[in-house]
Amino acid sequence: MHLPTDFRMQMSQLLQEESDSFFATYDEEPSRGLRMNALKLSPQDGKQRLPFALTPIPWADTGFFYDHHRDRPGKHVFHAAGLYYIQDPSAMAPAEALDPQPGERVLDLCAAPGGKTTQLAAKMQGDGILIANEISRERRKALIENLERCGVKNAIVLGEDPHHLTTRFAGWFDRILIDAPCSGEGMFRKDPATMERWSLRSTQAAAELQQSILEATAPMLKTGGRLVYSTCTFNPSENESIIQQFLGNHPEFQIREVPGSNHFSPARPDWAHANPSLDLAARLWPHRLRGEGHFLCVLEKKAGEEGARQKPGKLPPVHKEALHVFNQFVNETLTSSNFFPGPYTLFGDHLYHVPAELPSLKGLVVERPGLHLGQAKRKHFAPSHALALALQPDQVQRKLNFSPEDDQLQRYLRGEALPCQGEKGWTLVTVDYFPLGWGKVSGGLLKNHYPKWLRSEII
Ligand SMILES: C[S@@+](CC[C@H](N)C(=O)[O-])C[C@H]1O[C@@H](n2cnc3c(N)ncnc32)[C@H](O)[C@@H]1O
Repeated sequence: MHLPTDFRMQMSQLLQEESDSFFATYDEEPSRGLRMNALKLSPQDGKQRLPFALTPIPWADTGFFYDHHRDRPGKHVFHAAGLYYIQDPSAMAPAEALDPQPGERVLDLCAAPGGKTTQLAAKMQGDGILIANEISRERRKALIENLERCGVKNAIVLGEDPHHLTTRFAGWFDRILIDAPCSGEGMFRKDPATMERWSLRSTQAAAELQQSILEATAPMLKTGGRLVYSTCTFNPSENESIIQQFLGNHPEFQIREVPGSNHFSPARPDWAHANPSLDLAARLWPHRLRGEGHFLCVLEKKAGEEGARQKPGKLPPVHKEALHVFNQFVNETLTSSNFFPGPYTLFGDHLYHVPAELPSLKGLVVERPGLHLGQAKRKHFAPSHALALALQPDQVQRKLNFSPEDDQLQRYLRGEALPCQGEKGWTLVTVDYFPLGWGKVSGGLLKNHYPKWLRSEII
């Protein structure tokens, strides 16, 4: 692999005698990882069910290495059912270190395409509020698709500059992840396009942006809360220097040991003329573990301004007709009316289930105010794909189940209608009893409601 000359010089100077083994990794293939989605199944269950050769990733309790010469998990129907997320093994470390708990308020500030958001959501088990923010409109599409596929129910997707969130969410979050935009040096091997964009100037620009993002974020963490800062670059100016400068400006923050740090290498404060205690942060090196290059640092807020508590925001009222068609759908399709008790909100004619106690989102770019339930049309309700994937099979009155090898299933995934003698109405199509999408039975036929934009995904 032809590395940029300045990058090669920089890494040789930093790593010295270790640089040969570091550069040798560019002639090797990256390790591949997938993370079992604990919203759908346990790692043990997944290891038994998935037809792939899997070995555990030591630093991620739901992560596994797979052999991409043997298996193509991204093409399997279980991927479409959200049973796992394909993710670089090193990229699993920051969410492990943040370790959010059910019931907490969590912010993923730079979220797309959602690898870490879906990991945080799995740890929260659908309980609490997860705000996934992504400034790029284009990248938010992938984020939403991944949240839906993984069956995440408690996420709100915003599209804001972090500075617009600071006052609104002052002292509000228990945990915050800043997986910062960076020069991407740790990804050259896996994604050579990153290399084309790299220059010494791009690392400086990234460092300025990271500093400003971190400053905007600090007030949003509550006292006693945890913040994880991570990048996928080796450059000390985007890693140790950022933390050093931040801690200089914020004595209320303290650096903490990275949980599971025995799997990683200590950070290098000496490369940034920084306080030696910064070696509590961690570096993940491709020549020392099976994964790409990453940096992560755990910070805790000891004291400081709590910020004014925001009252739960008032949502625009949902008109009676919309609630009527939704309730009708619930009565006809689900096994209880208690699964989605509200509150609700409408965007146009799209109905969302919103986490209670959400501060007002007025004036913010809101891409998803909660779980998309579906479209409230004049006379009926059309359930969303997000709802199908967020349900458990025992929560619906009618389902049509297939084994992964069934030809009928391939036809469903291609968008074809299927013969079906089942009862009339909305029917959840499942693979091995994991939801895949909707169909609607009428006159001996299942009309296909698998989303058009997903139909080409599976061979
Ligand atoms: C490293 S990526 C995030 C990857 C993501 N956390 C994951 O695990 O899938 C960094 C993200 O920061 C976003 N970003 C770029 N500029 C930003 C800014 N000024 N403020 C916040 N985020 C920004 C990028 O669009 C990008 O999606």
